[in-house]
Amino acid sequence: MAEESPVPQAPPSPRSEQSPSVLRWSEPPEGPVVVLLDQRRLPEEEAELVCTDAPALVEAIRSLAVRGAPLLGIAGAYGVALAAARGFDVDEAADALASARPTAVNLARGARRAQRAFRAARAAGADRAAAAGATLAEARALHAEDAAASAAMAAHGAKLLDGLLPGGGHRLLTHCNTGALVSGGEGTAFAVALAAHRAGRLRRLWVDETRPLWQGARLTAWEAARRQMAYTLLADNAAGSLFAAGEVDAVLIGADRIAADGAVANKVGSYPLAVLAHHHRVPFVVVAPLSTVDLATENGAAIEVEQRAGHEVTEVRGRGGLAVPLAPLGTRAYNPAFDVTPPGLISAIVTEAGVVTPVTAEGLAALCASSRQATMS
Ligand SMILES: CSC[C@H]1O[C@H](OP(=O)(O)O)[C@H](O)[C@@H]1O
Repeated sequence: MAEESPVPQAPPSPRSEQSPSVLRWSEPPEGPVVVLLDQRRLPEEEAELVCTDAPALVEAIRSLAVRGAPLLGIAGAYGVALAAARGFDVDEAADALASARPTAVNLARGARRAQRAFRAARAAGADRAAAAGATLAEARALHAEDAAASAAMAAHGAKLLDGLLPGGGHRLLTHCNTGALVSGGEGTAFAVALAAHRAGRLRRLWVDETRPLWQGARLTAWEAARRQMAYTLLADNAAGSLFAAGEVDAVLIGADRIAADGAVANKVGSYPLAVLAHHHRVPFVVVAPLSTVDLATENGAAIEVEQRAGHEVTEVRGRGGLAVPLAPLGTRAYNPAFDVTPPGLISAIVTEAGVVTPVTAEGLAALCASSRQATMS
């Protein structure tokens, strides 16, 4: 393949580079709400989804109107704050939000953190309104922490790539969507590619379409176009030929849960990319905040992988959400939302606290410990 083959490049998005708000708290006269950018409607529509209670937010999480590990943690926390502010049962809301999707550890962490804030305030004698205020403050703190983590990961990741790939521009392949749509900031893996772009070091961003829900084709392409990045979309099963043609300098992916041994659960299709990268001696880099590291889960086998409905594979949802059958009626489908990549296939894990490479249980534990010390000092 010619190095600069005339791959079709979408015209820069006419919209400003600034992404619309992905998730925000609002207090209209009729009462507090959580307002989401409905990711099911992108890229054709930037539609908002207004959630007035935790069950509405649970449904938004389950249907991927809001998605992506770090943002799920933020949504979980605001969902508990919403229950507290509207006088609903906070424990019930926290339980429902924490279990809305099983794999991304951030979701339960965010919901429980807000629940603890509410309980602590009440235990300290705060009335319901004050406790609700403390819960909202905790959700906002988590939101801000994730934005800061995103910026730090972008810096650490860009520096790592410059060290791994001296000279010339980077040709980076990414899977699923890991930009501002999954984050309080500019994302995880995508934020590293964006940093390379801003530094004039991004030659090509190869974007896996990411079947069956097309997070790459619908969301990463939308984000890359807004940022006027040099990106090219590909079918998931075309990635192998890119590696074979020597067109990939590094793979960048996010994570939904990182086990204590460094195994990474991420969007299904990540593991085959790791095997391809290993075979072709291409760096395979995971970018995730420490809020995604779960030292209580020993290894990849212990991570619960969400199994989603078969219709997501057997049909395609067109514009307006119309379902168009692909497979014969009654076809059964295997639809794991994630897969697990063992640490031996991962070149580095980039977090806001620094980079773990090689990926070992000891290295991961040491980084988490040093980060805890830093935050306590
Ligand atoms: C860095 S979080 C983004 C992460 O979340 C995606 O899963 P989903 O779209 O099902 O929420 C995917 O695993 C991404 O890597």
